[in-house]
Amino acid sequence: MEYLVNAREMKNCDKNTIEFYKMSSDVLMERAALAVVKKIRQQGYDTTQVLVVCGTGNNGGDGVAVARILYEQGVSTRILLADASHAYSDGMKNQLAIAENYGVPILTEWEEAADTLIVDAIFGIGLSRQIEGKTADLIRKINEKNVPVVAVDIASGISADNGAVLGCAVKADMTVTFAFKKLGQLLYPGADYTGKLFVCDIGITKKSWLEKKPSYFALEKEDLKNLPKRENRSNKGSYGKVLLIAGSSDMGGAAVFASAAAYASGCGLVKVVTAEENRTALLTKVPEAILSTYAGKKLDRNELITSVKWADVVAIGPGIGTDTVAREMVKTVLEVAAVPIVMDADALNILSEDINVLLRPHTELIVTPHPGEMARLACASVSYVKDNLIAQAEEFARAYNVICVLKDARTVCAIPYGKTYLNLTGNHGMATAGSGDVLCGLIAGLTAQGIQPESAAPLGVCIHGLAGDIMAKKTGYHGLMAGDLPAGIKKVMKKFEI
Ligand SMILES: NC(=O)C1=CN([C@@H]2O[C@H](COP(=O)(O)OP(=O)(O)OC[C@H]3O[C@@H](n4cnc5c(N)ncnc54)[C@H](O)[C@@H]3O)[C@@H](O)[C@H]2O)[C@H](O)CC1
Ligand SMILES: [K+]
Repeated sequence: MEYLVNAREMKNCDKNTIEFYKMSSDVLMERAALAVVKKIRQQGYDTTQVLVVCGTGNNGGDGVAVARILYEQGVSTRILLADASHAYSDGMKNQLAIAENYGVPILTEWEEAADTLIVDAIFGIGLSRQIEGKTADLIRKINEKNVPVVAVDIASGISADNGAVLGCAVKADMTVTFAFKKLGQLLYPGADYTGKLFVCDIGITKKSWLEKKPSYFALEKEDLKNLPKRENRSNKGSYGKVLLIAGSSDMGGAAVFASAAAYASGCGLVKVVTAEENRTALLTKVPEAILSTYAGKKLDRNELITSVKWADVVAIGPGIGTDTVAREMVKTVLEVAAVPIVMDADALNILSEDINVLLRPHTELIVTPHPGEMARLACASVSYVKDNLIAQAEEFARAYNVICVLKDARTVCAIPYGKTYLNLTGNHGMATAGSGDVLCGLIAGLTAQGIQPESAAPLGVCIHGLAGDIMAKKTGYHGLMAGDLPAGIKKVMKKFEI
């Protein structure tokens, strides 16, 4: 698993590396600068004439070192001091003295010139407030020049914690960050200012955490090797039983997408409770689905309870609507289920009308809201939720002891008082009707096969995104539809199964 950090955690790792391991800050700075220069060369940027714009702190110090290294390699390089009035950090002072000794040209005012590359070393993880005045003007000038920009550590103006733009921000073509990806480079809008993101080892390693533990993670390819194992001597019952309550008279596709996804994940049996009209659609598209008594106008409560007790996991919500039958089903499942529940879509809208039901003891629950559903569940505004995905997911997870999968361009998966995952797979082509139904069925299918809910949720989100990435290569982003995703899931499972 890849560690992701906020500014405070990164500063702590910096500090431990310097104070505990006695690695000098100047060495780290030199290695950071060498890493930036190496990546500039590797990526083939035109270094005919380079302008390095430096702030007053150690990010600026990195930049001055980059300029001096390029200058000594024979590159026409100039340093522009973004704000010559402030006191410089020690690292910046040391690098400036070295650069002056080598004769690197240093400017204090912007000048129009035929630069072919700009290096942004104005602010790093030390950015702490809105950018205003001269520095804001300078950032606007950088963005207005039609010249590639390489950001040192993080695009200046982006909050490392949540990707917010603090007044204004440099639009980077590439970011060379050190040690660990910053949350703000992955969340939006920060991700839009980051460009191609490369993580470079400059000597700040996982050991720099000392006794502290990371809070934020992204799954990597080796984490996908933890797929459910399959034995020769097995039968369909060995791979889990999903009870899927989905689909109503006017939302038929949900049951098809969710059950197809559950089967594609490798689970053994999917019993579907759905509205009468969907039977034909479902049986043609997913003939393997077992159709239980449909929850039409009359709810056969005993039949539903029997099915809940049959299941290894219950998935409820996609397309069930919010009529009295749907409410009855949500209430019954929450009362009766002793197995994990995956709750999505309309089930969440029903839940939001009496959220306190989750304050009573309940079985393991994975909720998979999009920002609108999260806003209703948390009585917050959608814009607040979208701007605070991590905080909101963690807060809800802890308040109600649920695993919260908050779906957005960057899906966050918060385990109550445990890890928080940011998903780095998927694409905007997946922003299409039914994509959430597929995720619900996929997570249920993985859980039914014995993967613990707190692992099945982030794993399902990761596989869902990979499936979308694989299928978008065939269909294009515009053409990608939810119905394409189960085939993508099969390809992902095939690729990583042992
Ligand atoms: N610590 C190390 O050994 C290493 C650090 N690396 C690089 O250092 C930066 C972090 O440097 P820091 O000095 O903490 O802060 P910044 O350079 O990011 O910020 C400069 C300075 O700016 C002031 N400031 C904050 N917000 C504003 C604002 N809106 N307007 C004006 N001024 C502002 C604040 O006082 C800051 O101190 C890190 O990103 C790395 O690039 C090395 O790479 C590794 C070793
Ligand atoms: K920067």
